[in-house]
Amino acid sequence: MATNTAATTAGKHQLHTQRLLRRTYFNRAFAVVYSLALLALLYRQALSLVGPISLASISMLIADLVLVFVWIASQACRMKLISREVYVENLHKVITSKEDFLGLDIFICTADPFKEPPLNVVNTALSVMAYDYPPEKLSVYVSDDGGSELTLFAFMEAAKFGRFWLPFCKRNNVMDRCPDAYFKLNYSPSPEAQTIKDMYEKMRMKIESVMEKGKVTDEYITSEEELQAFSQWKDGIFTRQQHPSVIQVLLEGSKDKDIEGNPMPNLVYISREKSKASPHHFKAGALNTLLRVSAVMTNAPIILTLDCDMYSNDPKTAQRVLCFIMDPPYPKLGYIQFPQIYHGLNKADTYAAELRQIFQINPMGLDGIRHVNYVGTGCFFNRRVFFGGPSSLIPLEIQELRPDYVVKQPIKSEQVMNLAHQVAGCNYDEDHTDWGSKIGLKYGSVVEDFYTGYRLQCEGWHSIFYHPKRPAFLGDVPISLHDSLSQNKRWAVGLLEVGLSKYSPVTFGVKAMGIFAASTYAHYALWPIWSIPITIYAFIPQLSMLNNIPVFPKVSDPWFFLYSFLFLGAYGQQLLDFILSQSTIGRWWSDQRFWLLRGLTSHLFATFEVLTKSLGINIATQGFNVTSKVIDDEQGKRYDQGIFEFGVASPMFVPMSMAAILNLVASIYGFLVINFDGFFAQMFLAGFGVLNSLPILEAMILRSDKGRMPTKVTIISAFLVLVIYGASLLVL
Ligand SMILES: O=c1ccn([C@@H]2O[C@H](COP(=O)(O)OP(=O)(O)O[C@H]3O[C@H](CO)[C@@H](O)[C@H](O)[C@H]3O)[C@@H](O)[C@H]2O)c(=O)[nH]1
Ligand SMILES: [Mn+2]
Repeated sequence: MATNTAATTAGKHQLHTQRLLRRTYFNRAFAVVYSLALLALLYRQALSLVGPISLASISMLIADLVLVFVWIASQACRMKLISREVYVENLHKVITSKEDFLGLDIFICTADPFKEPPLNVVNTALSVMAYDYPPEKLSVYVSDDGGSELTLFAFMEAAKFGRFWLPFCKRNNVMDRCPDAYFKLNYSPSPEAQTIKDMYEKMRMKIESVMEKGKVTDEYITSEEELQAFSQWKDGIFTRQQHPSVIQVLLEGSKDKDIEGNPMPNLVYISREKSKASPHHFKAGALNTLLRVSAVMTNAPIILTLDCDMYSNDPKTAQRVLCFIMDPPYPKLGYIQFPQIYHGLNKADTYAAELRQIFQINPMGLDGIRHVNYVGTGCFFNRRVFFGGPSSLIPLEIQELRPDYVVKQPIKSEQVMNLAHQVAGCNYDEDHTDWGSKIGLKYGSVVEDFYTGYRLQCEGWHSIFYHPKRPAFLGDVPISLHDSLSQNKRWAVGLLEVGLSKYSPVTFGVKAMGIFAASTYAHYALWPIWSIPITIYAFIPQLSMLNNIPVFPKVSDPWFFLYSFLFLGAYGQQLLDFILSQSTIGRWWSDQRFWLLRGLTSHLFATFEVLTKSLGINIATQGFNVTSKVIDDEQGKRYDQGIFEFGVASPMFVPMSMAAILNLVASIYGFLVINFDGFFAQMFLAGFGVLNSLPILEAMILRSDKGRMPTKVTIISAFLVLVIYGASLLVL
């Protein structure tokens, strides 16, 4: 990725360092002790197979086997945690002139103007257009899968505002270069800042009023070029699912200047061609279109992929990335992943949306083994990775798409524009079948990020994780339970699609990347199978207790100690991870609660959906349903107070509510009737279940606001609890 000379110069000036975290040693020692305990558990379970077998004991055995499997598979993430630092102040010693900066193409995806307000999308774009990076080397490509003139309008306005915003940020060394974040958080009202703010407000009002009208009316169109652009949205012909490709170059670096006369970065709006007859492969398809269009226009060697809801929070990020690229720690460095970090989380992170373990803690361990997974946004790629393994460049029919092709024509030239339209066509992928399989982002899973990263690693590319102190990017999270669970379900379906495909990490992955690295990918791809032990643990011990059947050792039995250790050990290690990564006990508690809730909702439904599909039964699947980023005021208020938002009568709420009711009944029964010695573990489990279910019980019984549990769900759940209790009398 780096030129040879630059790499040698970099040798003299340290650009980055890495350090092994001390907790690695603790993790290793703990893994040894915990494995021994798991062996003991398996031994005890084997012994129990000799005696009489019941449905309860078989279920508990299955639950424990799954838990043992996921525990083993997750260990590779914990064995070598590293953290990295960069010395961006040394970069100028290696890159001495503007020309030496590598080109950077930034891809931003948006898919629906009503779920992803265009004002937010342009904020994201402005935040990266204003990077401290030579604008001549910077291009921003926006993919609009919503095919919306509203989004294009917002970008036209942003291009105009950007001419003021970029020099303002650079001259005043503003840190928050996302205008919305700047004016909300940080803004020191100098007269200059006030003028810029007024301009921003004007732009906001224009964009919002166009949004309200639902179309761009003549009064907003100021030039012939704009008129021509919007004329592409002809009534009736142009729909979201069926339309020709639209490519608008809104800023052309070599011609357009900011108000101080400096060049602007390129800004290109693209809505790829859509047809109901050809699959569009969701975000992976969008990114592949951007890969091709950008190749034709600028073909920068570095690519940053960003979701429209994730803005830049640090103007030096691209330079920090260069520190790695100019002096790569490994020769086959394919990408540099930044963590997904969110703004607007409430204090306890009610829906555990932060996913600290997955986005911040595990990646340090994956970095230790060079196999960080790609999480869809905040990731800088070497363009070359999309065209085959490190030593096998896949031939392309169109020379202009090759990663080493040097663009000679200006962006707006007829030749470039024609080719750009051609490669943004909806049949392009199908006619050139390597796209999505060997070239570009991979098709076949709705978690195109996880799948693509995994396949790149199988091809031999390595990756690193970089978590700077000031977050490089900040994103949005869903703030209602249903949105959060739907998002989780989509991920779970996508992960299982990978886990059960012919490229499964369990089979293909082990061969391609070795068992150690493959186990981490298997652990993620099979993440939803957590629903099996969680569902069993939420129902079977409780139903057994109601039938006076013990399923765990007595308190006086030495095996009891083993169960306590396994439970406390796993929980304790998780808590320690949270504390050591500067989180809070409140967030840890939410995280463990949500872990359980996912098992009873999104993961359970996803497992069911994927399994029935693989058996050939096709129930309606949703594909990639985009998460809504629009916040309803009342909902927002409840979220800030940490109150769960149910509201809609989702089928996913049923198993969760059933577990809440059953655990409550079992706790009361246990408390009143049962002998302590024999049933302590079951009583404890039911009590723990109730503690975790408090927000659900409260929403069913005490609340009257709009976010309460719909009565229908409560009634169905209570009825089903009666049914399974009745069944338990017969089968347990
Ligand atoms: O057909 C589609 C669907 C989605 N998107 C874009 O994909 C991004 C992510 O969508 P979002 O609804 O925000 O999903 P999340 O679940 O928040 O996204 C996470 O999970 C996705 C995989 O499911 C990854 O692609 C994302 O990078 C990752 O942040 C957004 O910018 C969308 O505009 C498209 O461009 N085309
Ligand atoms: Mn998102």
